[in-house]
Amino acid sequence: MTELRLDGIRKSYGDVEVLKGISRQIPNGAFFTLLGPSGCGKTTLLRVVAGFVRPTAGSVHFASEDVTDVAPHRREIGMVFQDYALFPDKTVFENVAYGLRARGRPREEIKRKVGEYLERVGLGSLGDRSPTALSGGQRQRVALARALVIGPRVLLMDEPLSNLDAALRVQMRDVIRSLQIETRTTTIFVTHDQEEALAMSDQVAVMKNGRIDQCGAPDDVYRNPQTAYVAGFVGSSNLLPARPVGNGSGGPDRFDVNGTLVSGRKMSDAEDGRYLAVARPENLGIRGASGAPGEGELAGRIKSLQFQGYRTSYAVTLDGGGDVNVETFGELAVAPLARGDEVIISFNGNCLFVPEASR
Ligand SMILES: Nc1ncnc2c1ncn2[C@@H]1O[C@H](COP(=O)(O)OP(=O)(O)OP(=O)(O)O)[C@@H](O)[C@H]1O
Repeated sequence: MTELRLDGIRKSYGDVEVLKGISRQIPNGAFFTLLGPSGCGKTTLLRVVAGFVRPTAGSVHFASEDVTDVAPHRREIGMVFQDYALFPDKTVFENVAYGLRARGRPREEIKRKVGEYLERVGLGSLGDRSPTALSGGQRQRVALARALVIGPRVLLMDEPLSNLDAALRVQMRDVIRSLQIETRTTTIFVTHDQEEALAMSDQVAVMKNGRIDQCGAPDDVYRNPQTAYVAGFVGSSNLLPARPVGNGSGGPDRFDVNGTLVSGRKMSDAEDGRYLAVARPENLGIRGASGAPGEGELAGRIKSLQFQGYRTSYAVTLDGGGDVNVETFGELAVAPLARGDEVIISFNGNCLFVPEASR
């Protein structure tokens, strides 16, 4: 359990700067996720924390210790990789025992701890197996036990679920998170999967081109995206051009969206006056068209729909141009709407407005 501090981390390869000044404090025991598309610098930042990459500038602290110049094997970290990185010629038991043996721990302690951690990851009876005789999910459990058994100061995980099939990925989220909470290990988790990030983390840092664009608790990042980039990357969003029309007398911010007046919250000021309205599919209303659309409403036609029991997803082409996605749930999901129907979309007053340039 260690607080982790990154101060002004920069990394360049030749004249390409891939980390552009990252500062962040990660509290003791937190599950901190680096989320972003391929190439934004997540793995590089993780490798800086591990000590495999030396930053061009900045420092890394584990608690009060500056570890920037400390070799990886002296940082007391546990690592889990996408490809498991197990020793194929050692048994499951010996894989997990590796770090304890390297530290010269007594035989009895090794036996007890390895047994305990194999139980914790649900592999109590498989100690004698070869990792080559395990499924992907089981291998990743071994890797997790191996990383945690040494009681690392920090656990670093680089896309650990990417090689698993969809159902197993969801199941392994729980295995990892439960164990992380039990052991209260400060963790940095790298993923490009926003669902995974939202489901597992205490804090999510959304990265863009070597910078953290926004960082916060999952529900905060989801509900209050500060930029169009975050709104588009975390969850799905409809992004529509919006023109500010003032906020009356201190009421909600109001914007013109496709010719209708939509109220909501402006997240930050656009220097060039250009904005995008951000509307989550579940925040839009949809009903069969009867009469002209009123304030905060737009007319359109259902281009396609997918009924999924508890939820129905609609793609609607707006009369004024552009498509929006709308989702309805529960009883509403069974609304009698069909492909080709004319509909009215309503913004329900909970739109966000972000600068267009923050895409
Ligand atoms: N050793 C290296 N030499 C030169 N460029 C590198 C090196 N390592 C990484 N890069 C570059 O740095 C950028 C960030 O890479 P990084 O692997 O950190 O991204 P990422 O967000 O983890 O992406 P992915 O999800 O694809 O792994 C990329 O443009 C990559 O090509």
